[in-house]
Amino acid sequence: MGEAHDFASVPTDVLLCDTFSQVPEDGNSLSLLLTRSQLFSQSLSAASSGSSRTSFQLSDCISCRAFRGKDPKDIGGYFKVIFYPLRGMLGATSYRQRITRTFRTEASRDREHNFNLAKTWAQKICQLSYEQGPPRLLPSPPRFLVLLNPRGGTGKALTLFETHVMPMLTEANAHFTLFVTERPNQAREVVQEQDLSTWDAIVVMSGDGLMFEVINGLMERPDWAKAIKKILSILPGGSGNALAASINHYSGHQQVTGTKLLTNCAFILCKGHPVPLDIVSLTTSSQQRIFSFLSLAWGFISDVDIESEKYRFMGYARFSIGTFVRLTALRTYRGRLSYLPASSEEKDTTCNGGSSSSDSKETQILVDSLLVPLDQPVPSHWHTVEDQFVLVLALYQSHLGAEHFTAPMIKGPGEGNIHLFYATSRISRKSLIKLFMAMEKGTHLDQEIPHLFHVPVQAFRIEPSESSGIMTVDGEVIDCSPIQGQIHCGLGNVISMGQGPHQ
Ligand SMILES: Nc1ncnc2c1ncn2[C@@H]1O[C@H](COP(=O)(O)OP(=O)(O)OP(=O)(O)O)[C@@H](O)[C@H]1O
Repeated sequence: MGEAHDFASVPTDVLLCDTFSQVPEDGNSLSLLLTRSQLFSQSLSAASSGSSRTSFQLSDCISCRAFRGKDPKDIGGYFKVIFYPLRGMLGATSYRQRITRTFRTEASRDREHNFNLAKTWAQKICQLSYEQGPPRLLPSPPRFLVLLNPRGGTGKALTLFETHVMPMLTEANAHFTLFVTERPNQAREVVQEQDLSTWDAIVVMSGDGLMFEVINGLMERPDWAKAIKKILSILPGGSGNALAASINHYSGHQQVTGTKLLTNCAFILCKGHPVPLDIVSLTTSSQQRIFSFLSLAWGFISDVDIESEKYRFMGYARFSIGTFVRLTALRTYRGRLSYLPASSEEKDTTCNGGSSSSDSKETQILVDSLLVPLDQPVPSHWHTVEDQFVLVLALYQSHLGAEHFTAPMIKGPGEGNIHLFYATSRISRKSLIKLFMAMEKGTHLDQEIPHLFHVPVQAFRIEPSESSGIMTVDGEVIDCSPIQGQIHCGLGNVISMGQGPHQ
């Protein structure tokens, strides 16, 4: 919580201390006290009890500015500070909520003196707020290109941007250009063609599909090795919102959905810093190269994702309906799954920004050092399972959707592992129900579900026996045919909180 600490805990590193009053309140005098990490206020009124003592964490502050009173006769100097502390009713889930405080000083009879005092406070609060946590590595003010899909989720992304995100970005003094997409693949073309140096970060307000376009657009550029380092950020405006839910989780927030998730993610955009993002490079039997930041699914999960499109108007509930429908008519898929375990000595040589092309020329492609061509057998030290599968899922972020905490072992977006989950046809419906119910809280792996397997891997290959099933990459449908992929640890950058910045 950002408020209501006891003054007994006031530290000794006081940087500023002055008398103000809070407006619009009763006008009683307050003692304001600023330390490196907190703003304290205490009423100076004799009648006040201990409960009037409050403190705010500067790590929760997104904006502070000084101003003069509107009335020229008003000699007061003012500053307004905006915080987004984590708040929640007793026992309820906490999430970021806006709190503003405006303070007035009349320390002198001179209007300019009072304004300058307020300005000193505002500047110091801004500076200290910026310095909280790891270095931001984004210039101040930052310049964002916001790509927004108005058709994502239930189609409210533009309204939500205007009501929930724009005010926060404006208050945080972030500069942004809003680009509303008009058709599929437009975001992909925009990031392929634009001079990326115009922006400090590309912000995607949509579901995972638009981020998929952006990452693939960046990788299709002749200068892909530099372009993929462009800082990315996600704001949930789709139905699944898996990356947004994962970033929310890595940033230390509780699992929330809807506008609560959006506010948390907008706060992360304002206050976070770039951290490494793993990218999985996939190659299909038709030699198509696909770049993925989230997942590859075959079987139950991709069936639910795509077949529930018709319930899109329901928002996230579409996945529960889709799961129920598919459970009643369970399908199985024959095929071969091969993988290189993460425990193997063999590692991706490109990890964390190492040389990723076959030579230093920009035109070279990203080399998948762990893979052999798809028409050749996998290396002998790989593991292979040939079976009838209900589901195969390769996941590299903690959440498969806003309420699907599928890989709780993942603590950050650039850990360098693919988490392979698969269930064979021997899994019962009861176990599948248990699996999907426990997944909401991420407790499914504690339950020893028979015929469900989890292996951390570096690379994998899936060879379906038939082409009739549905395969998805980051929620987007691809041909159901042999495919293989390997992780490129920390190839991209995404804004998050709670971890050290990308070196
Ligand atoms: N203006 C537009 N009209 C129609 N489709 C669009 C438009 N802009 C982008 N798209 C496409 O919409 C698809 C779905 O977008 P997105 O994945 O972002 O939302 P979603 O499917 O609701 O969310 P999630 O993937 O999280 O479930 C993407 O494949 C994208 O290419």
